[in-house]
Amino acid sequence: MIKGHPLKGAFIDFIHEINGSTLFSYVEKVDALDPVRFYEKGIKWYKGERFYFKDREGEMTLAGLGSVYTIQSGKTNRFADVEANWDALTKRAAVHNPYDVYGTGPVAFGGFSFDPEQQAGEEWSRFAPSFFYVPEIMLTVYEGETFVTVNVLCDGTNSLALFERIEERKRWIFDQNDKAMNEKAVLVELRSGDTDAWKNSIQSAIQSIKSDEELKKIVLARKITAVFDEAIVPDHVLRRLDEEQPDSFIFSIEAMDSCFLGASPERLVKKQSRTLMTTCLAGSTARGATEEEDRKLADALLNDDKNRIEHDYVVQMIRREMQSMCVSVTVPEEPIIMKVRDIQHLYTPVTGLADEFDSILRFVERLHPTPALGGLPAQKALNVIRELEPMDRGFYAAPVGWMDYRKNGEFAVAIRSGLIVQNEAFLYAGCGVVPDSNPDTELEETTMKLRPMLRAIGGGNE
Ligand SMILES: C=C(O[C@@H]1C=C(C(=O)O)C=C[C@H]1O)C(=O)O
Ligand SMILES: [Mg+2]
Repeated sequence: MIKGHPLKGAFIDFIHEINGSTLFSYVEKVDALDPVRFYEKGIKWYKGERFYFKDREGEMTLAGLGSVYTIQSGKTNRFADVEANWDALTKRAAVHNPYDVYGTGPVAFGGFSFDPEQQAGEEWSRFAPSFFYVPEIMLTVYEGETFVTVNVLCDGTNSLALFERIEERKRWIFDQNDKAMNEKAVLVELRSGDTDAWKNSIQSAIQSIKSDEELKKIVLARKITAVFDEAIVPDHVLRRLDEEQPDSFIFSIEAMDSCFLGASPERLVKKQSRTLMTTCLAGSTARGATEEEDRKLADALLNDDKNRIEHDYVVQMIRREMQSMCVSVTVPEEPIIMKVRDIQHLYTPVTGLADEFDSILRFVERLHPTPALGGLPAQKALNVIRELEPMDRGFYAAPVGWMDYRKNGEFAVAIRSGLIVQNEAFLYAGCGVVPDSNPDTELEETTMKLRPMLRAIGGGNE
Protein backbone atom coordinates (compact mmCIF):
# COMPACT_ATOMS: atom_id res chain seq x y z
CA MET A 1 0.00 0.00 0.00
CA ILE A 2 1.34 3.40 -0.83
CA LYS A 3 2.55 5.71 1.89
CA GLY A 4 -0.19 7.55 3.59
CA HIS A 5 -2.96 5.40 2.16
CA PRO A 6 -5.95 5.75 4.50
CA LEU A 7 -6.25 1.97 4.92
CA LYS A 8 -2.62 1.29 5.79
CA GLY A 9 -3.28 0.95 9.51
CA ALA A 10 -6.28 -1.30 8.96
CA PHE A 11 -4.23 -3.50 6.64
CA ILE A 12 -1.36 -3.90 9.09
CA ASP A 13 -3.78 -4.88 11.87
CA PHE A 14 -5.45 -7.30 9.46
CA ILE A 15 -2.33 -9.19 8.35
CA HIS A 16 -1.27 -9.64 11.95
CA GLU A 17 -4.53 -11.20 12.96
CA ILE A 18 -5.31 -13.56 10.10
CA ASN A 19 -5.04 -17.26 10.17
CA GLY A 20 -5.20 -19.00 6.79
CA SER A 21 -5.85 -17.01 3.61
CA THR A 22 -8.27 -14.15 3.88
CA LEU A 23 -9.47 -11.48 1.53
CA PHE A 24 -8.81 -7.79 2.17
CA SER A 25 -10.93 -5.69 -0.17
CA TYR A 26 -11.30 -1.94 -0.55
CA VAL A 27 -13.32 0.33 -2.81
CA GLU A 28 -12.47 3.82 -4.03
CA LYS A 29 -14.36 6.28 -6.18
CA VAL A 30 -12.31 7.33 -9.20
CA ASP A 31 -12.48 9.54 -12.29
CA ALA A 32 -14.27 8.07 -15.28
CA LEU A 33 -12.29 5.60 -17.39
CA ASP A 34 -13.59 3.69 -20.41
CA PRO A 35 -13.97 0.13 -19.05
CA VAL A 36 -12.89 -1.45 -22.36
CA ARG A 37 -9.73 0.64 -22.20
CA PHE A 38 -9.18 -0.51 -18.60
CA TYR A 39 -9.54 -4.13 -19.76
CA GLU A 40 -7.15 -3.58 -22.69
CA LYS A 41 -4.52 -1.93 -20.52
CA GLY A 42 -4.69 -4.78 -18.05
CA ILE A 43 -3.09 -7.04 -20.68
CA LYS A 44 0.27 -5.71 -19.49
CA TRP A 45 0.13 -7.84 -16.31
CA TYR A 46 -3.06 -9.83 -16.42
CA LYS A 47 -3.29 -11.52 -19.83
CA GLY A 48 -5.45 -14.62 -19.55
CA GLU A 49 -7.09 -13.35 -16.36
CA ARG A 50 -9.46 -10.61 -17.40
CA PHE A 51 -13.23 -10.27 -17.62
CA TYR A 52 -15.77 -7.79 -18.87
CA PHE A 53 -19.50 -7.54 -18.32
CA LYS A 54 -21.89 -4.82 -19.41
CA ASP A 55 -25.64 -5.11 -18.95
CA ARG A 56 -28.02 -4.50 -21.82
CA GLU A 57 -29.51 -1.33 -20.32
CA GLY A 58 -26.03 0.21 -20.01
CA GLU A 59 -26.67 0.75 -16.30
CA MET A 60 -23.61 -1.09 -15.09
CA THR A 61 -20.28 -2.35 -16.38
CA LEU A 62 -17.67 -4.45 -14.63
CA ALA A 63 -14.15 -5.06 -15.85
CA GLY A 64 -11.80 -7.24 -13.85
CA LEU A 65 -8.06 -7.84 -13.98
CA GLY A 66 -6.12 -10.67 -12.40
CA SER A 67 -7.23 -13.60 -10.36
CA VAL A 68 -6.50 -13.65 -6.65
CA TYR A 69 -8.82 -16.57 -5.99
CA THR A 70 -10.37 -19.22 -8.25
CA ILE A 71 -13.47 -21.32 -7.73
CA GLN A 72 -14.00 -24.45 -9.81
CA SER A 73 -16.21 -27.44 -9.31
CA GLY A 74 -16.73 -30.93 -10.63
CA LYS A 75 -19.75 -32.05 -12.65
CA THR A 76 -22.10 -32.71 -9.76
CA ASN A 77 -23.38 -30.37 -7.08
CA ARG A 78 -21.75 -27.47 -8.81
CA PHE A 79 -24.09 -24.66 -7.72
CA ALA A 80 -23.94 -25.66 -4.04
CA ASP A 81 -20.16 -26.16 -4.21
CA VAL A 82 -19.55 -22.74 -5.73
CA GLU A 83 -21.87 -21.15 -3.19
CA ALA A 84 -20.15 -22.83 -0.23
CA ASN A 85 -16.70 -21.89 -1.50
CA TRP A 86 -17.67 -18.26 -2.11
CA ASP A 87 -19.43 -18.01 1.24
CA ALA A 88 -16.41 -19.33 3.09
CA LEU A 89 -14.18 -16.71 1.46
CA THR A 90 -16.48 -13.71 1.79
CA LYS A 91 -17.60 -14.41 5.36
CA ARG A 92 -14.02 -14.00 6.58
CA ALA A 93 -13.16 -11.09 4.30
CA ALA A 94 -12.37 -7.59 5.54
CA VAL A 95 -14.32 -5.27 3.23
CA HIS A 96 -13.82 -1.50 3.23
CA ASN A 97 -16.64 -0.30 1.04
CA PRO A 98 -17.97 3.10 2.08
CA TYR A 99 -20.03 3.49 -1.12
CA ASP A 100 -22.19 0.42 -0.97
CA VAL A 101 -22.89 0.61 -4.70
CA TYR A 102 -24.20 -2.39 -6.67
CA GLY A 103 -21.26 -4.30 -8.18
CA THR A 104 -18.51 -2.90 -5.94
CA GLY A 105 -16.49 -4.81 -3.34
CA PRO A 106 -15.57 -8.49 -3.62
CA VAL A 107 -17.06 -10.03 -6.75
CA ALA A 108 -16.52 -13.44 -8.33
CA PHE A 109 -16.91 -13.50 -12.09
CA GLY A 110 -17.45 -16.58 -14.23
CA GLY A 111 -20.08 -19.10 -15.11
CA PHE A 112 -21.30 -22.64 -15.50
CA SER A 113 -20.97 -24.83 -18.56
CA PHE A 114 -24.21 -25.53 -20.42
CA ASP A 115 -24.32 -29.23 -19.61
CA PRO A 116 -21.57 -30.87 -17.54
CA GLU A 117 -22.72 -34.27 -18.81
CA GLN A 118 -21.88 -33.41 -22.42
CA GLN A 119 -18.67 -35.04 -23.59
CA ALA A 120 -15.88 -32.50 -23.02
CA GLY A 121 -14.62 -30.76 -26.16
CA GLU A 122 -10.90 -30.11 -26.45
CA GLU A 123 -11.40 -26.43 -27.22
CA TRP A 124 -13.11 -25.97 -23.83
CA SER A 125 -10.29 -27.54 -21.81
CA ARG A 126 -9.66 -24.30 -19.90
CA PHE A 127 -13.24 -24.06 -18.68
CA ALA A 128 -14.33 -26.31 -15.81
CA PRO A 129 -18.03 -27.25 -15.29
CA SER A 130 -18.06 -24.11 -13.19
CA PHE A 131 -15.34 -21.55 -13.23
CA PHE A 132 -15.14 -18.25 -11.32
CA TYR A 133 -12.37 -15.91 -10.27
CA VAL A 134 -11.98 -12.92 -8.00
CA PRO A 135 -10.06 -10.09 -9.71
CA GLU A 136 -7.15 -8.23 -8.19
CA ILE A 137 -8.36 -4.89 -9.59
CA MET A 138 -11.90 -4.27 -10.78
CA LEU A 139 -13.60 -1.29 -12.36
CA THR A 140 -17.31 -0.73 -11.76
CA VAL A 141 -19.31 1.83 -13.68
CA TYR A 142 -22.73 2.16 -12.12
CA GLU A 143 -25.21 4.80 -13.26
CA GLY A 144 -22.41 6.98 -14.60
CA GLU A 145 -20.15 6.81 -11.54
CA THR A 146 -16.85 4.92 -11.55
CA PHE A 147 -15.37 2.87 -8.72
CA VAL A 148 -12.35 0.69 -8.35
CA THR A 149 -12.17 -2.35 -6.07
CA VAL A 150 -8.85 -3.87 -5.02
CA ASN A 151 -8.78 -7.42 -3.66
CA VAL A 152 -5.74 -8.78 -1.86
CA LEU A 153 -5.63 -12.36 -0.76
CA CYS A 154 -3.50 -12.30 2.36
CA ASP A 155 -2.02 -15.51 3.68
CA GLY A 156 -0.10 -14.03 6.56
CA THR A 157 3.22 -14.11 4.72
CA ASN A 158 2.71 -11.32 2.21
CA SER A 159 3.62 -7.85 3.20
CA LEU A 160 2.85 -4.31 2.31
CA ALA A 161 4.94 -4.87 -0.82
CA LEU A 162 1.98 -6.64 -2.41
CA PHE A 163 -0.21 -3.61 -1.83
CA GLU A 164 2.41 -1.33 -3.23
CA ARG A 165 2.63 -3.46 -6.35
CA ILE A 166 -1.13 -3.38 -6.90
CA GLU A 167 -1.35 0.35 -6.19
CA GLU A 168 1.46 0.97 -8.67
CA ARG A 169 -0.28 -1.03 -11.38
CA LYS A 170 -3.54 0.69 -10.64
CA ARG A 171 -1.88 4.08 -10.99
CA TRP A 172 -0.31 3.09 -14.31
CA ILE A 173 -3.66 1.92 -15.67
CA PHE A 174 -5.36 5.17 -14.74
CA ASP A 175 -2.54 7.54 -15.69
CA GLN A 176 -0.76 6.13 -18.69
CA ASN A 177 -2.15 7.39 -21.95
CA ASP A 178 -0.94 4.80 -24.41
CA LYS A 179 -2.61 4.03 -27.72
CA ALA A 180 -5.24 1.35 -28.26
CA MET A 181 -4.02 -1.70 -30.16
CA ASN A 182 -5.44 -2.03 -33.62
CA GLU A 183 -3.61 -4.53 -35.78
CA LYS A 184 -5.90 -7.31 -36.91
CA ALA A 185 -5.62 -10.96 -37.88
CA VAL A 186 -6.92 -11.90 -41.34
CA LEU A 187 -9.59 -14.55 -41.85
CA VAL A 188 -8.33 -17.39 -44.03
CA GLU A 189 -11.09 -19.98 -43.77
CA LEU A 190 -14.64 -20.31 -42.53
CA ARG A 191 -15.79 -23.88 -41.79
CA SER A 192 -19.55 -24.05 -41.51
CA GLY A 193 -19.72 -27.77 -40.76
CA ASP A 194 -22.08 -30.17 -42.50
CA THR A 195 -25.31 -28.16 -42.79
CA ASP A 196 -27.24 -31.05 -44.36
CA ALA A 197 -26.41 -33.25 -41.39
CA TRP A 198 -27.50 -30.41 -39.11
CA LYS A 199 -30.84 -30.09 -40.92
CA ASN A 200 -31.30 -33.84 -40.51
CA SER A 201 -30.81 -33.45 -36.79
CA ILE A 202 -33.56 -30.79 -36.75
CA GLN A 203 -35.80 -33.34 -38.50
CA SER A 204 -34.89 -35.94 -35.87
CA ALA A 205 -35.71 -33.49 -33.08
CA ILE A 206 -39.11 -32.84 -34.67
CA GLN A 207 -39.71 -36.61 -34.75
CA SER A 208 -38.67 -36.98 -31.11
CA ILE A 209 -41.18 -34.31 -30.09
CA LYS A 210 -43.96 -35.83 -32.19
CA SER A 211 -43.40 -39.27 -30.73
CA ASP A 212 -43.33 -38.19 -27.07
CA GLU A 213 -46.41 -36.55 -25.68
CA GLU A 214 -44.52 -34.90 -22.85
CA LEU A 215 -41.70 -33.43 -24.96
CA LYS A 216 -42.63 -30.00 -26.37
CA LYS A 217 -39.48 -28.23 -27.49
CA ILE A 218 -35.77 -28.91 -28.08
CA VAL A 219 -33.13 -26.29 -28.80
CA LEU A 220 -30.40 -27.46 -31.16
CA ALA A 221 -27.23 -25.54 -31.90
CA ARG A 222 -24.41 -25.62 -34.40
CA LYS A 223 -20.83 -24.46 -34.40
CA ILE A 224 -18.76 -22.81 -37.10
CA THR A 225 -15.00 -22.40 -37.03
CA ALA A 226 -13.19 -19.31 -38.30
CA VAL A 227 -9.48 -19.77 -38.91
CA PHE A 228 -7.15 -16.75 -39.05
CA ASP A 229 -3.62 -16.24 -40.34
CA GLU A 230 -2.32 -15.40 -36.87
CA ALA A 231 -3.50 -15.31 -33.26
CA ILE A 232 -6.70 -13.30 -32.85
CA VAL A 233 -6.49 -10.49 -30.31
CA PRO A 234 -9.72 -10.91 -28.30
CA ASP A 235 -9.45 -7.29 -27.09
CA HIS A 236 -10.25 -6.09 -30.62
CA VAL A 237 -13.26 -8.34 -30.81
CA LEU A 238 -14.50 -7.12 -27.44
CA ARG A 239 -14.12 -3.49 -28.47
CA ARG A 240 -16.07 -4.10 -31.67
CA LEU A 241 -18.86 -5.96 -29.89
CA ASP A 242 -19.08 -3.13 -27.38
CA GLU A 243 -19.40 -0.56 -30.17
CA GLU A 244 -21.63 -2.55 -32.52
CA GLN A 245 -24.10 -4.07 -30.03
CA PRO A 246 -25.23 -1.29 -27.68
CA ASP A 247 -28.44 -3.12 -26.77
CA SER A 248 -26.90 -6.39 -25.62
CA PHE A 249 -25.01 -7.76 -22.67
CA ILE A 250 -21.34 -7.63 -23.59
CA PHE A 251 -19.21 -10.20 -21.86
CA SER A 252 -15.73 -11.61 -22.03
CA ILE A 253 -13.97 -14.13 -19.85
CA GLU A 254 -10.37 -15.11 -20.30
CA ALA A 255 -9.05 -18.46 -19.15
CA MET A 256 -5.32 -18.62 -19.83
CA ASP A 257 -4.89 -18.79 -23.62
CA SER A 258 -8.66 -18.94 -24.33
CA CYS A 259 -11.22 -16.18 -24.36
CA PHE A 260 -14.98 -16.66 -24.44
CA LEU A 261 -16.94 -13.58 -25.38
CA GLY A 262 -20.17 -12.39 -26.93
CA ALA A 263 -23.03 -9.92 -27.18
CA SER A 264 -26.17 -11.52 -25.78
CA PRO A 265 -29.63 -9.98 -25.72
CA GLU A 266 -30.75 -12.41 -23.03
CA ARG A 267 -30.69 -11.97 -19.25
CA LEU A 268 -30.86 -15.14 -17.24
CA VAL A 269 -31.33 -13.41 -13.92
CA LYS A 270 -30.40 -10.28 -12.04
CA LYS A 271 -30.72 -9.90 -8.28
CA GLN A 272 -30.39 -6.55 -6.56
CA SER A 273 -31.41 -6.74 -2.94
CA ARG A 274 -34.99 -8.11 -3.00
CA THR A 275 -35.64 -7.51 -6.68
CA LEU A 276 -35.28 -10.22 -9.32
CA MET A 277 -35.36 -9.72 -13.06
CA THR A 278 -35.42 -12.46 -15.65
CA THR A 279 -36.25 -12.81 -19.32
CA CYS A 280 -38.31 -14.97 -21.61
CA LEU A 281 -36.71 -14.57 -25.02
CA ALA A 282 -37.61 -16.92 -27.86
CA GLY A 283 -39.07 -16.52 -31.33
CA SER A 284 -37.00 -14.73 -33.95
CA THR A 285 -37.16 -12.84 -37.22
CA ALA A 286 -34.89 -10.66 -39.37
CA ARG A 287 -34.52 -6.87 -39.22
CA GLY A 288 -36.07 -4.97 -42.11
CA ALA A 289 -34.09 -2.85 -44.56
CA THR A 290 -36.53 0.03 -44.03
CA GLU A 291 -38.48 1.14 -40.99
CA GLU A 292 -41.68 -0.04 -42.57
CA GLU A 293 -40.34 -3.47 -43.46
CA ASP A 294 -38.91 -3.75 -39.95
CA ARG A 295 -42.34 -3.04 -38.45
CA LYS A 296 -44.02 -5.54 -40.78
CA LEU A 297 -41.59 -8.26 -39.77
CA ALA A 298 -42.20 -7.45 -36.09
CA ASP A 299 -45.99 -7.62 -36.56
CA ALA A 300 -45.70 -10.90 -38.42
CA LEU A 301 -43.56 -12.32 -35.60
CA LEU A 302 -46.06 -11.22 -32.95
CA ASN A 303 -48.80 -13.04 -34.88
CA ASP A 304 -46.92 -16.15 -35.89
CA ASP A 305 -48.21 -19.33 -34.21
CA LYS A 306 -44.95 -21.29 -34.44
CA ASN A 307 -42.92 -18.53 -32.82
CA ARG A 308 -45.60 -17.77 -30.21
CA ILE A 309 -45.63 -21.43 -29.13
CA GLU A 310 -41.82 -21.51 -29.03
CA HIS A 311 -41.97 -18.42 -26.81
CA ASP A 312 -44.82 -19.56 -24.61
CA TYR A 313 -42.98 -22.67 -23.40
CA VAL A 314 -40.29 -20.39 -22.01
CA VAL A 315 -42.86 -18.20 -20.25
CA GLN A 316 -44.57 -21.25 -18.72
CA MET A 317 -41.36 -22.60 -17.23
CA ILE A 318 -39.96 -19.28 -16.00
CA ARG A 319 -43.28 -18.29 -14.42
CA ARG A 320 -43.48 -21.60 -12.59
CA GLU A 321 -39.90 -21.49 -11.28
CA MET A 322 -40.08 -17.84 -10.25
CA GLN A 323 -43.39 -18.36 -8.46
CA SER A 324 -41.85 -21.16 -6.45
CA MET A 325 -38.98 -18.93 -5.27
CA CYS A 326 -40.51 -15.46 -4.94
CA VAL A 327 -43.17 -13.87 -2.76
CA SER A 328 -44.56 -12.11 -5.83
CA VAL A 329 -43.96 -12.40 -9.58
CA THR A 330 -45.06 -10.16 -12.44
CA VAL A 331 -45.41 -11.66 -15.91
CA PRO A 332 -46.96 -9.57 -18.71
CA GLU A 333 -49.81 -11.26 -20.60
CA GLU A 334 -48.32 -10.76 -24.05
CA PRO A 335 -44.78 -10.66 -25.41
CA ILE A 336 -43.31 -7.49 -26.90
CA ILE A 337 -40.56 -7.13 -29.52
CA MET A 338 -36.90 -6.82 -28.63
CA LYS A 339 -34.72 -5.48 -31.44
CA VAL A 340 -30.98 -5.87 -31.66
CA ARG A 341 -28.81 -4.99 -34.63
CA ASP A 342 -29.31 -8.14 -36.70
CA ILE A 343 -32.45 -9.75 -35.34
CA GLN A 344 -35.74 -9.20 -33.51
CA HIS A 345 -37.22 -11.47 -30.85
CA LEU A 346 -40.38 -12.08 -28.87
CA TYR A 347 -39.67 -10.83 -25.37
CA THR A 348 -41.47 -11.16 -22.05
CA PRO A 349 -39.65 -9.49 -19.15
CA VAL A 350 -40.37 -11.07 -15.75
CA THR A 351 -39.80 -9.50 -12.34
CA GLY A 352 -40.10 -10.91 -8.84
CA LEU A 353 -39.60 -10.09 -5.19
CA ALA A 354 -37.70 -12.49 -2.98
CA ASP A 355 -35.86 -12.52 0.29
CA GLU A 356 -32.85 -10.19 0.30
CA PHE A 357 -30.65 -13.01 1.60
CA ASP A 358 -31.59 -15.56 -1.05
CA SER A 359 -28.61 -16.23 -3.24
CA ILE A 360 -28.48 -15.30 -6.91
CA LEU A 361 -27.06 -18.79 -7.51
CA ARG A 362 -30.26 -20.41 -6.32
CA PHE A 363 -32.07 -18.64 -9.14
CA VAL A 364 -29.38 -19.51 -11.66
CA GLU A 365 -29.60 -23.18 -10.73
CA ARG A 366 -33.37 -23.31 -10.99
CA LEU A 367 -33.66 -21.34 -14.22
CA HIS A 368 -30.82 -22.85 -16.25
CA PRO A 369 -31.39 -24.11 -18.86
CA THR A 370 -34.65 -22.37 -19.68
CA PRO A 371 -36.62 -23.75 -22.65
CA ALA A 372 -35.02 -20.94 -24.71
CA LEU A 373 -31.75 -22.87 -24.70
CA GLY A 374 -32.55 -26.40 -23.55
CA GLY A 375 -36.16 -27.30 -24.17
CA LEU A 376 -39.28 -28.47 -22.37
CA PRO A 377 -39.15 -30.43 -20.18
CA ALA A 378 -35.48 -29.69 -19.54
CA GLN A 379 -34.22 -33.16 -18.70
CA LYS A 380 -35.81 -34.88 -21.68
CA ALA A 381 -34.63 -32.12 -24.00
CA LEU A 382 -31.07 -32.39 -22.64
CA ASN A 383 -31.06 -36.11 -23.39
CA VAL A 384 -31.99 -35.44 -27.01
CA ILE A 385 -29.40 -32.65 -27.30
CA ARG A 386 -26.68 -35.01 -26.01
CA GLU A 387 -27.69 -37.51 -28.64
CA LEU A 388 -28.16 -35.18 -31.64
CA GLU A 389 -25.53 -32.45 -31.14
CA PRO A 390 -22.06 -33.64 -32.12
CA MET A 391 -20.25 -31.01 -30.05
CA ASP A 392 -19.62 -29.67 -26.57
CA ARG A 393 -21.46 -26.39 -25.99
CA GLY A 394 -18.99 -25.47 -23.27
CA PHE A 395 -20.09 -22.10 -21.90
CA TYR A 396 -22.22 -21.29 -24.96
CA ALA A 397 -25.92 -20.89 -23.97
CA ALA A 398 -24.88 -21.14 -20.32
CA PRO A 399 -24.99 -18.68 -17.39
CA VAL A 400 -22.12 -16.16 -17.44
CA GLY A 401 -21.89 -13.29 -14.99
CA TRP A 402 -20.98 -12.18 -11.51
CA MET A 403 -21.98 -12.48 -7.88
CA ASP A 404 -21.04 -10.25 -4.98
CA TYR A 405 -20.55 -10.78 -1.25
CA ARG A 406 -24.19 -10.00 -0.49
CA LYS A 407 -25.83 -12.67 -2.65
CA ASN A 408 -26.53 -10.19 -5.43
CA GLY A 409 -25.36 -10.35 -9.00
CA GLU A 410 -26.35 -10.85 -12.61
CA PHE A 411 -26.04 -13.62 -15.18
CA ALA A 412 -26.60 -13.40 -18.92
CA VAL A 413 -27.35 -16.37 -21.14
CA ALA A 414 -24.12 -16.62 -23.11
CA ILE A 415 -25.50 -16.77 -26.67
CA ARG A 416 -24.29 -14.82 -29.78
CA SER A 417 -20.91 -15.84 -28.52
CA GLY A 418 -17.64 -17.43 -29.46
CA LEU A 419 -14.56 -19.03 -28.03
CA ILE A 420 -11.21 -17.73 -29.23
CA VAL A 421 -8.22 -20.03 -28.93
CA GLN A 422 -5.06 -18.71 -30.63
CA ASN A 423 -5.86 -18.32 -34.34
CA GLU A 424 -9.24 -20.06 -34.23
CA ALA A 425 -12.67 -18.81 -33.26
CA PHE A 426 -15.53 -21.22 -32.56
CA LEU A 427 -18.89 -19.51 -32.96
CA TYR A 428 -22.22 -20.98 -31.85
CA ALA A 429 -25.89 -20.46 -32.63
CA GLY A 430 -29.02 -22.44 -31.91
CA CYS A 431 -32.78 -22.38 -32.45
CA GLY A 432 -35.91 -23.61 -30.78
CA VAL A 433 -37.38 -26.68 -32.46
CA VAL A 434 -41.13 -27.32 -32.17
CA PRO A 435 -43.32 -29.60 -34.34
CA ASP A 436 -43.91 -26.80 -36.89
CA SER A 437 -40.22 -26.09 -37.37
CA ASN A 438 -38.78 -26.16 -40.87
CA PRO A 439 -35.10 -27.21 -41.10
CA ASP A 440 -34.27 -24.64 -43.82
CA THR A 441 -35.85 -21.79 -41.88
CA GLU A 442 -34.08 -22.86 -38.68
CA LEU A 443 -30.76 -22.95 -40.54
CA GLU A 444 -31.38 -19.38 -41.75
CA GLU A 445 -32.25 -18.33 -38.21
CA THR A 446 -28.94 -19.66 -36.88
CA THR A 447 -27.06 -17.94 -39.71
CA MET A 448 -28.63 -14.66 -38.68
CA LYS A 449 -27.65 -15.28 -35.05
CA LEU A 450 -24.01 -15.88 -36.05
CA ARG A 451 -23.74 -12.50 -37.75
CA PRO A 452 -22.87 -10.28 -34.75
CA MET A 453 -19.89 -12.42 -33.77
CA LEU A 454 -18.77 -12.89 -37.38
CA ARG A 455 -18.80 -9.13 -37.93
CA ALA A 456 -16.88 -8.51 -34.70
CA ILE A 457 -14.12 -10.98 -35.50
CA GLY A 458 -13.84 -9.51 -39.00
CA GLY A 459 -15.36 -12.45 -40.82
CA GLY A 460 -17.51 -10.60 -43.33
CA ASN A 461 -21.07 -9.25 -43.32
CA GLU A 462 -20.02 -5.77 -42.36
C1 LIG B 1 -30.20 -20.35 -29.09
C2 LIG B 1 -30.06 -19.07 -29.40
O1 LIG B 1 -31.03 -18.15 -29.16
C3 LIG B 1 -32.22 -18.47 -28.46
C4 LIG B 1 -33.25 -19.01 -29.36
C5 LIG B 1 -34.20 -18.20 -29.96
C6 LIG B 1 -35.14 -18.76 -30.99
O2 LIG B 1 -35.03 -19.94 -31.34
O3 LIG B 1 -36.00 -18.03 -31.50
C7 LIG B 1 -34.28 -16.85 -29.60
C8 LIG B 1 -33.51 -16.34 -28.61
C9 LIG B 1 -32.64 -17.19 -27.80
O4 LIG B 1 -33.26 -17.53 -26.59
C10 LIG B 1 -28.80 -18.54 -29.98
O5 LIG B 1 -28.72 -17.34 -30.26
O6 LIG B 1 -27.86 -19.31 -30.18
MG1 LIG C 1 -36.53 -19.68 -33.00
